[in-house]
Amino acid sequence: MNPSDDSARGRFITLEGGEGVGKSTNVDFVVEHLRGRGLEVVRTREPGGSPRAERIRTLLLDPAADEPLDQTAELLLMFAARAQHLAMTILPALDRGAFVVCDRFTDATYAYQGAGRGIDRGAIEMLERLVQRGLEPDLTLLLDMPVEAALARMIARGATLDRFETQAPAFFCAVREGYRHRYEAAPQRFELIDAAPALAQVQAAIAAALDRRLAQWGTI
Ligand SMILES: Nc1ncnc2c1ncn2[C@@H]1O[C@H](COP(=O)(O)OP(=O)(O)O)[C@@H](O)[C@H]1O
Ligand SMILES: Cc1cn([C@H]2C[C@H](O)[C@@H](COP(=O)(O)OP(=O)(O)O)O2)c(=O)[nH]c1=O
Repeated sequence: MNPSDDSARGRFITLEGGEGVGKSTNVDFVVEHLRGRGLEVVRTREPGGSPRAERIRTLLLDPAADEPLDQTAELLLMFAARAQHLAMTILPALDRGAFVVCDRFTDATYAYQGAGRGIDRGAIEMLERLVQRGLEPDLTLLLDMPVEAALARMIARGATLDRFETQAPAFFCAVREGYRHRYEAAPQRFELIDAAPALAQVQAAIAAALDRRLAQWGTI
């Protein structure tokens, strides 16, 4: 959470990974773990996280067949939602010293719009600078596992599929690679979590990673 890092500000934690890796399940676990350490935690998600940003989410995920969504429009809507989310939810929470736990953030844009759709990284970097003005997560938990097993979990979950979830498996392989590149470019910001084992084992790894970071930050 730079550049105006100071000890009175909260910490910004994001969860990332492809479809079906267990993000939604584990966001709850992260929030409860931090609350158990006595911290004030705001749970949020992208795209979305404020009333107007949630309306942009609906536009983005709607699989309606009446008109395809242009991929540049998709990118700009992601960042429009993010600007609103930052202004209304994330920055006020960090300013009052709360922890923010967010289900997806800009790494998802590099993975889905960049690696998945093939949009030039420079365009994403430009929008990231404009919208975030130097702010980035203090910690990103990247849940990683083979695409086929993750998609099988997603299908077993049984909910109706949104506009992203109906992409071909090759798209999700590109997304996974995109995330791996993000990790390799800045490994110190990430905790890479093997999401394939049973949930209890994944959550033990997440708890250990969180406590390690809390100790580094002097929070516990
Ligand atoms: N480690 C795990 N082992 C087995 N099933 C899991 C595990 N983690 C999550 N699941 C199940 O897989 C499905 C997808 O998880 P979910 O949290 O919705 O993933 P995501 O939000 O990443 O798409 C859910 O039915 C969930 O209960
Ligand atoms: C934040 C973000 C999400 N997305 C996509 C990924 C997801 O398929 C979709 C909705 O996110 P999410 O609700 O996390 O999906 P799920 O819980 O099913 O994994 O939005 C992007 O393509 N770019 C982005 O920048």
